[in-house]
Amino acid sequence: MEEIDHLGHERSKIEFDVEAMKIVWAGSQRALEVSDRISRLVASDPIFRKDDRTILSRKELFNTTLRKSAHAWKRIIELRLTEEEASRLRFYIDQPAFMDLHWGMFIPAIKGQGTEEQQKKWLPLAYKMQIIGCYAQTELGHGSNVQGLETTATFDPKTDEFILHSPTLTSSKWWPGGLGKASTHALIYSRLITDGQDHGVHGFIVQLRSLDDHLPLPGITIGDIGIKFGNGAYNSMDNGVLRFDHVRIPRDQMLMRVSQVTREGKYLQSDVPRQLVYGTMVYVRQTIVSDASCALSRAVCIATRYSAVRRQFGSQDGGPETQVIDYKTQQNRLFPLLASAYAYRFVGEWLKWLYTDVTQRLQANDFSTLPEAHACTAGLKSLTTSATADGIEECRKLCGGHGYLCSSGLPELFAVYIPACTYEGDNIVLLLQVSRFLMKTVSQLGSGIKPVGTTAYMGQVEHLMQCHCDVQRAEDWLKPSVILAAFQARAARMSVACAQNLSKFSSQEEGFAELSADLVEAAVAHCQLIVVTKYIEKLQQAIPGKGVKEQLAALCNIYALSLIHKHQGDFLANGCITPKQASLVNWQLRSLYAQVRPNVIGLVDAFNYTDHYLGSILGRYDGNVYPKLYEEAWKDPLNDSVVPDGYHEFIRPMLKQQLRTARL
Ligand SMILES: CCCCCCCC/C=C\CCCCCCCCCCCCCCCC(=O)SCCNC(=O)CCNC(=O)[C@H](O)C(C)(C)COP(=O)(O)OP(=O)(O)OC[C@H]1O[C@@H](n2cnc3c(N)ncnc32)[C@H](O)[C@@H]1OP(=O)(O)O
Ligand SMILES: Cc1cc2nc3c(=O)[nH]c(=O)nc-3n(C[C@H](O)[C@H](O)[C@H](O)COP(=O)(O)OP(=O)(O)OC[C@H]3O[C@@H](n4cnc5c(N)ncnc54)[C@H](O)[C@@H]3O)c2cc1C
Repeated sequence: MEEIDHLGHERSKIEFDVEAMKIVWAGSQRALEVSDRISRLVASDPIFRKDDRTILSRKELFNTTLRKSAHAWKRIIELRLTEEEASRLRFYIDQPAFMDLHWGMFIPAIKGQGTEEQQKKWLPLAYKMQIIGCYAQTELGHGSNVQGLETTATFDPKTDEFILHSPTLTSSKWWPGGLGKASTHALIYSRLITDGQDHGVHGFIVQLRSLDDHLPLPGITIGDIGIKFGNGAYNSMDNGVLRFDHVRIPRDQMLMRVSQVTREGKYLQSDVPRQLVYGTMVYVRQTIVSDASCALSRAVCIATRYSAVRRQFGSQDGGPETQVIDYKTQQNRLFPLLASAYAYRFVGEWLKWLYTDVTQRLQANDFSTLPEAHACTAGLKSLTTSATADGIEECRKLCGGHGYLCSSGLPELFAVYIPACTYEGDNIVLLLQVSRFLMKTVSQLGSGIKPVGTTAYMGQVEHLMQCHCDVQRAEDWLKPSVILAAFQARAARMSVACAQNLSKFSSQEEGFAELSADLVEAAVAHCQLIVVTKYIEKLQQAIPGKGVKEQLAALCNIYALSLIHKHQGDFLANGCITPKQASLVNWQLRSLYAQVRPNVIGLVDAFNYTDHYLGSILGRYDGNVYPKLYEEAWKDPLNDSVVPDGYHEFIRPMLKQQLRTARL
């Protein structure tokens, strides 16, 4: 049967080169080719099916994780996939698994914090998956406050070993992914004690389970922490609990790049800053920013395609009703999310570059850019994950009632995504780290230390404190220099106001505690400025393809102007813009929405997502929504029988009883 493209009419209106935009989204022609090939490979392999995930029991679901992981690993070896291809494979399989923590945290932690000798010993085993590792930092009683961890690693000079112990219930490791059932090893973050002295938190490689029969080793109590939010979603992951009862490990299993314990039990600190113990978190936070663009773009793709298919009201003379995407309210909710997906893509690319740069510097013992890398990764992780979590929920609402069906793909996407606001650092706790960095920067102004990198704009603080926006007509808001000046002035004024208010307190700590809500807002303003700046810088590069740059520029303006509109209180209160200029933002936004409207299907097609990856009837490429929704309903296990299983036990007696009562 011929397949009908229900979105064909939309696609015929597109004014730019979608294939060229696919390359921009993927990052390069080669990246697009790899993504395309691997996504099709996954979609065509029945082991990677995921349409039944929300109706599987927890055990069945976890079993699919094991099966998919083993199959993925087999394919990686058979096809000799490169690291990039394997990582795309993981992405398109789209199921949280212990492998994520093994490759995403265990291995990077050994690379970042292990000595050369330790890397030589452990990395080959990990690369060949002869051991499975996880990252066990968080405890029942402490997650955000890493310095508050209670697990101890006490050096015993008699045997040249550390004794790992969980002294209290609250010291039980709690949450680590992969710990519950799959991992054989873990990176345990625990307090190092030598000769009765506590040296704070350090990382240790600890074997948890036998490599022969997978049973826990003596002194180790271990299990899964239980079912989590939503059907399917993150329940494919075995987040675990772990307790140690005086478990001994050799001394050389403490990661010793940052500090060492000698055979005699002497604690030595190297020149490397102690914050490097937190290095794996910086790495993962950076990857989470790119992941945010993927999750948001996926939700936006579903909501955009469905909004073009769905019609409500407005029929003239019996003609078709209005496509809901043509309602200005729908555009006002949806298009800024589309713009954000692109914005996070580009800031994610930049952050990857920043991370690579800081890593190269660290290898050469240059630690100068570490504070900025920490502030950027922490702040952008927080900004993008919060906006993405909210954005996915908005996309569900944009799809009306059908968005609430699991077959829309949105409930599971929301459930699997939202912990990103918490893991790898609670978003508020991370923004407070950014504000500390900003307050330090402000306090150093005038001391001769020139702010650099993402805080370079603070170097013109005197100008930024008093400059006035010169927008007179709505089109003036399209000038990148005008947008940047407004965002810089807002960020600088908010930070300086916080710094001035902090100085009124007798201690910095007291001021920080009291003003933390304002400090968080200043951090958000700074992070939004980074995203806007990096998007504008992206547009300064050569971008080939008919109309591609124009569409990206329109989205950049939508991203920036919708933020000015949303946070106009900040911009107005600080005098960065006038009420008249704020209203011109709205005029310009409406005109930008009209400009991108014919192109939105092309802009989401450019993500190049397969229907398998999207996992959504509402977001199908062909827009054939209604017949497929109807078909899908009959697949529900409740529809296996016409009369439900409990009929004779519960419904029939009730009905009969009512009959008897009626007769009485
Ligand atoms: C089924 C399919 C399978 C398919 C398989 C296919 C095969 C696979 C092949 C390939 C696949 C590849 C897959 C890869 C996938 C990767 C995905 C990864 C997914 C990960 C999922 C995430 C899981 C979540 C994991 C976690 O959550 S781990 C735990 C995280 N915990 C936290 O984040 C805790 C947050 N708290 C903190 O970080 C700190 O406590 C604090 C808040 C920063 C405070 O710390 P502290 O008290 O010590 O500091 P302060 O006193 O505030 O500051 C002291 C100074 O230190 C500076 N500082 C702080 N932190 C840092 C840092 N990180 N770096 C640098 N500097 C830092 C701070 O600024 C202060 O500086 P100063 O100058 O002011 O002194
Ligand atoms: C799905 C998932 C997977 C995870 N995987 C891992 C893993 O693999 N390995 C691992 O080690 N951990 C893992 N974690 C744990 C995760 O890193 C922690 O949950 C996270 O760091 C937050 O810490 P918390 O739970 O202690 O939150 P809390 O710190 O208890 O936060 C509770 C509330 O207090 C607020 N709060 C806390 N401190 C402050 C402050 N100073 N100022 C203002 N407000 C504050 C927070 O904003 C939040 O609203 C995972 C968690 C989840 C949900």
